[in-house]
Amino acid sequence: MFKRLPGDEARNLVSTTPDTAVVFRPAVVTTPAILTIVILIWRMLAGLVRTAWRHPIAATVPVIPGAVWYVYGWPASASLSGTVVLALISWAFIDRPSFVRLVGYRLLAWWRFVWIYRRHWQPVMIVSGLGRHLKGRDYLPILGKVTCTSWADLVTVRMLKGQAVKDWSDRLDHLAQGFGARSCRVALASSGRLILTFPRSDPLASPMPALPIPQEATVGPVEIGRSEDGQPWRLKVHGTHVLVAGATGAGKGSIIWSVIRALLPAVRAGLVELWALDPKLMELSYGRDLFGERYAATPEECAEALEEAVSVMQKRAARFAGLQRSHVPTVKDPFVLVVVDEVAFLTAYQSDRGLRQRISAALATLTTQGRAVGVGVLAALQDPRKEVMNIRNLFPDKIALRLDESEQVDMVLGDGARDRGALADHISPVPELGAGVGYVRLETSPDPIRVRAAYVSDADIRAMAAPYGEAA
Ligand SMILES: Nc1ncnc2c1ncn2[C@@H]1O[C@H](COP(=O)(O)OP(=O)(O)OP(=O)(O)O)[C@@H](O)[C@H]1O
Repeated sequence: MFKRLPGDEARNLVSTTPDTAVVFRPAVVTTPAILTIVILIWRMLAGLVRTAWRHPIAATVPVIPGAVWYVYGWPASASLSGTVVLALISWAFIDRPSFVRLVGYRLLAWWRFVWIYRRHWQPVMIVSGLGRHLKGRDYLPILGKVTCTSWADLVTVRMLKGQAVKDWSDRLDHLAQGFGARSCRVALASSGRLILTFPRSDPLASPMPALPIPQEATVGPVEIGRSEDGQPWRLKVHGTHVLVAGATGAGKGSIIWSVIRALLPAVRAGLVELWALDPKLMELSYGRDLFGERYAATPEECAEALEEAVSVMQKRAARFAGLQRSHVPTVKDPFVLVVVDEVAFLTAYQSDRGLRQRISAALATLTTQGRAVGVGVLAALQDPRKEVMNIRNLFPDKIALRLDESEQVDMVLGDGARDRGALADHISPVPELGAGVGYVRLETSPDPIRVRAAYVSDADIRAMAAPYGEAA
């Protein structure tokens, strides 16, 4: 590889290209030791200042006892440290939530910043391809603040110039594995800045029993389960349309029944009318008494019910024209929620072409014009392909429960949802672990939220419907 020159040692020569005639002798400049020491001291000082700036509280913790020791001696320093530790322990016992919020999560965030993220940052970035090692230098995205919440670490990152969010969303698995998390999600915080979410625990791991029926008559947003951050999951049903997609056994029924349960007081008060379309004759037939006359099962009945809903909608629109632009539920003009279980039975698997067209036209009319006049659609389906449900984009809010294929996630939640962490195809098919778990993408936010619906059992449904059966 090296050209041997007369009188020269080949090991001292460097050739840039094998077999080239161009060779050169590397110039070796010896750095004076003092310069190396000055650079090292400078880097250490800069590191200390940076740490003190980023973590002022953590930096004062060793400084204050050290200063007291220096001025008053070690007994004073030890008793000060002991008093502080005792005070913190008492605080943790007396008011745990405030201690955890103000001290616990901050300490945890600092620890995880140092031990997990900073320690592994360079190798994970280089191996995953998000950082570059060029000409002996590392070009790495900058690790920013780490914040701990009850269930996850939120890591702020400044991307390298020229990187895109897609570069990160393509490497979610690398990031999760690299930092020892179960999964990772990415969201754009501001230009060039990302927030990576690494869950530490899963508040949705165990099923939730049906929520208590609310005291107040309300049309929503109705509480139907829990979100990943442990907060109640409230779903807007009035003023929108909701599409729920999930494979068989994914728990679509738990969303439908949780919504109905939360609306019951408003139904009793006459502010909400529930219209049920149950072409599978399974899910909604359980609580049939709740719907009274507004229950349809055969395709003909379903087509008629939908056309009637369209007519209610059009009459209202004619009355409201020029007077009001949004609907306020009243006994005269209640919110009409058309609940359709397995909508594909009506739109795709229906052999009668005429009926299919009538149903599709009515559904499209309701979903395009209904929400302003208080007519909403809550539809569930198993197969989200366009051939099966060509009006899925007319539903502003969508929920993806467990799906069979990864491509189906974007079909339901819209482009890029899976890249942003909506791994609906990874939800467990074991009912205890995965039924009712899903991702929601609301009209107002591109970031999917992981949620779990409460499970409304058959006994709960019977108890909900019983008073209506007796009254009939
Ligand atoms: N939210 C939930 N939490 C825990 N388990 C649930 C939940 N929802 C449903 N399950 C369990 O999963 C099973 C299947 O649920 P469900 O019938 O609602 O699914 P589905 O999506 O409606 O299925 P299909 O499309 O076949 O009707 C239920 O029998 C129940 O045991």
